[in-house]
Parts: sequence; structure tokens; C-alpha cells
Amino acid sequence: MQSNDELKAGLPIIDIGGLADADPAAQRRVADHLRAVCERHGFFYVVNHGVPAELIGAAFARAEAFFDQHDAAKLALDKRLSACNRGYEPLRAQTLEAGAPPDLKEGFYLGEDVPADDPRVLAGRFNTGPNQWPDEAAQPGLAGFRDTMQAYFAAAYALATRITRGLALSLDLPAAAFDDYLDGASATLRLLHYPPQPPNPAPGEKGCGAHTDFGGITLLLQDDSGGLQVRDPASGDWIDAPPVPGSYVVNLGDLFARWTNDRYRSTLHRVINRSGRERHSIPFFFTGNPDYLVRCLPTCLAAGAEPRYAPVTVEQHLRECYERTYG
Ligand SMILES: O=C(O)CCC(=O)C(=O)O
Ligand SMILES: [Fe+2]
Repeated sequence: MQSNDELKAGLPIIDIGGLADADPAAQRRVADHLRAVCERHGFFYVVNHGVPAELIGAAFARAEAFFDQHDAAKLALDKRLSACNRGYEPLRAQTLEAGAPPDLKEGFYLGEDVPADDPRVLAGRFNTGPNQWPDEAAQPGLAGFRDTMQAYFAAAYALATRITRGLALSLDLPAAAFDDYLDGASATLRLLHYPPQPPNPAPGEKGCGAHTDFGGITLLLQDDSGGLQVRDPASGDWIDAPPVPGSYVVNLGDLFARWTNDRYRSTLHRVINRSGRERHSIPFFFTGNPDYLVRCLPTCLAAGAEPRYAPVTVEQHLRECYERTYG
């Protein structure tokens, strides 16, 4: 368990190389570290994650080129044209913090590219369908956008799967305990662009209002601007989560808190871009198989205690979260 001083100095950095090690003792060491951090606040950096730096650099470069386009090109891919939450979201379209002004960010959402005639799409499965892709010929920096994003999505998906297995171990469950949740898991890649915080912001105006994430785990890439803050559940203080080269910031979402009966935390976080520059970030939200029934895990309930939450499918949980923040 971390001390308060360690927490004030920043979020912990976990070397997750051991999760890819065949030696169970190496996996166990990472799992022990994960447990301590997830019981405390569920926010940590990971290093030794195995995603190539060149792929991450290529994804950032294409994301920047995407946002550099004229509004008309971006709005041609408006997320409202998609039945499955894919595409462009203009500045101030989302309000993540209830009661605060809308977020000073624009975004682009993509996921597994599922053709419109796929049985899952025809059955109306949540968040499942075709992506909207930009015209790569429209801007030199956009060449390779689709291939790059698909390669990055696959790499992030594999990493999220590995970390989720590590979380099973951390909860004293077999590594395979979450296989039904991982099988056919849905995930969303989100490219974000934050203009600099204006000199005279409206009261409470931020890049991204205080919120918890909805799903299982989030893998966040941020550029070197800074601005991400995490609320320490014990003290209520906002802790800076500055960029750490070569790392991801990983956090647990509400689904994980619910699954673990709040033994593991889904913690509030926000972004205020005070760098004076454009900020870019790339969160990857891993949500799990939409049909999976999330019910209190056996190692998260004291003898004789009742679970705090009723069982819910992943899909139902996510629908409720989206309705809350988009109205
Ligand atoms: O841009 C960031 O650093 C954080 C974004 C975030 O928290 C989110 O999209 O849920
Ligand atoms: Fe978030």
C-alpha cells in the first residue's frame, strides 16, 4: 500500500513487463502492485507495455492532421450521422461534469470496423458498426490514417486484454476468470484535441470536466502538454498526472468498480489545458463483451454481506452512462 507522501508525489508507475512473463511469480508480483493501487484510487502509469513507440507516434501525427482539417471536412464525419457512436464530435459537444459548461475539446471516435450487414449490426448491438473514415487524400498528413488507427487499436486491445487478466490475478481469481468478458469485447478509441484554456474562461470551464470513465479500463496516451488531474479519494485533492515519456496512464472505470463491489476504485479526473498550446490525447476505452453480465465478484464480498449493486449487462450499464452525459 502506498503512503500519502508517495501519492502526493504523483501516481505510481507500474512495470507490467511481468504480465507477459511465463513465470507465474513474475505475474503475481505485478498483480500485487495492481491490487494495492486499485484499492486506493485505480489510477496508475504503466511502463514496459510493449506497444511500439513508432506506432504511438504515428497515431498522434495522424490525429493532429485530422484535427487540422477545415470544419467542413470534420463535420462531414459527424458522430450524429452514425448509429454506433463513430465519427467526429465538435468542440463543446459533451458535458462530462454535470452543472459545468460544455467541454473545451473536440474528438473523433472509432472502434472495430464492423460492416453494416454484419449480423451484430443488424441486431442493433450497442456501439457496433462501421467507422467513418476521413479522406486521406485531402491533407498530406492524413495519409495512412486508417491503417495506423487500425494497427493502434489492435495493439491497445491486446494490451487492455493483458492488463485485465492481470486484474483477475490481483483479485485472487484465476487469470482466465474474465475470459467470457474478454471474448468479443467492445472498445472505443478516441482522439482528442484541446485548444489552450482561454484567458478568461467561463466559470468552471475546462478541457474535460470532472468525470469517471464508464467502462472496464482506460489506456490513455497524452502528449507533453500536461493538464490531466486525478482526485485523490482520501483527501479530495486534485493530483497532477503529468506526462511520463513511454508510459500509459491506466484507470479503472465505473464498470470495474461495480464488478468489484467498490473494492476497486473508479476515480474522478479532469483536464485543464494551461500549457498555452494545443493538447492532444488518445484514450482507449475497453468495455468488454456487451452481453456479459456484471455481478459482484466472489472475492469482493465479505461473508454474509450483500452486493451493493444489482447485476447488469455491460451494454445496459454503458447505455445508462451515455444517456447521462449526452442528455
Ligand atoms: O485527455 C485526457 O487526458 C483525458 C481524457 C479523458 O479522461 C476521457 O476521455 O475520458
Ligand atoms: Fe476519462
